[in-house]
Amino acid sequence: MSANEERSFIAVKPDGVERGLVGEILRRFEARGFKILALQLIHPSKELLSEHYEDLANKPFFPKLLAYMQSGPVAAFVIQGKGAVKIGRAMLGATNPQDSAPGTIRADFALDIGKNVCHGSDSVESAEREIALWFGDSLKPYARAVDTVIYE
Ligand SMILES: Nc1ncnc2c1ncn2[C@@H]1O[C@H](COP(=O)(O)OP(=O)(O)OP(=O)(O)O)[C@@H](O)[C@H]1O
Repeated sequence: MSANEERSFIAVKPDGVERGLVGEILRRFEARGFKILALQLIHPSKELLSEHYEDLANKPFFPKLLAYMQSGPVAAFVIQGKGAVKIGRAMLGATNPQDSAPGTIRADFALDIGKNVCHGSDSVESAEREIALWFGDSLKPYARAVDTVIYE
C-alpha cells in the first residue's frame, strides 16, 4: 500500500448523528483532500462495540460507553489518503473536548468526554482492524481524477 493509500476508520457517534453533524464532519475530511472509501449508517451490536473497544473493557466508564454508542445509529466511514490516521486524529482533537484545540471537530462541536461526537483510529494497525470489523471486505478501490491536483 503506498503512502497516499493510508486508511483510517472514522465514526460520527450517535450524538453527532442526532445533532445533524454528519455532513459537516464528512465535508471537513473531503475538503482536506481525503477520499471517502466507505460510508454507512450502522446500528452497532454490543458484540461489535465490545470488540471495537476491547482495550477499554476494564475501564469504569465501559458500560456507559457501550450504552452511548448504542443510543442511535453511527455514521461509519473510511478515509483514504496521505497521513489519514495522524491527520484524522488531529482533525478530531483531544479525546476530552475540554482539552481540544480550537478548529478541531471536538472543540467546535462538543463539551463532554462522554459525548465527544466522533471517533478516529489511533494507528495504522488499529485502522485496518477497525475497518475489517465495521466493513468486512466490502471496500472497493476507485480512482479520482482530482488526486492529480491534491498530490505532488
Ligand atoms: N473518562 C471517561 N468518561 C466517559 N467516557 C470516556 C472516558 N474516557 C473515554 N471515554 C469515551 O471512550 C472513548 C474511547 O476512549 P479512548 O481512550 O480510546 O479515546 P480516543 O481513542 O480518543 O477516542 P475514540 O476511540 O472514540 O476516538 C472516548 O472517545 C470517549 O467517548
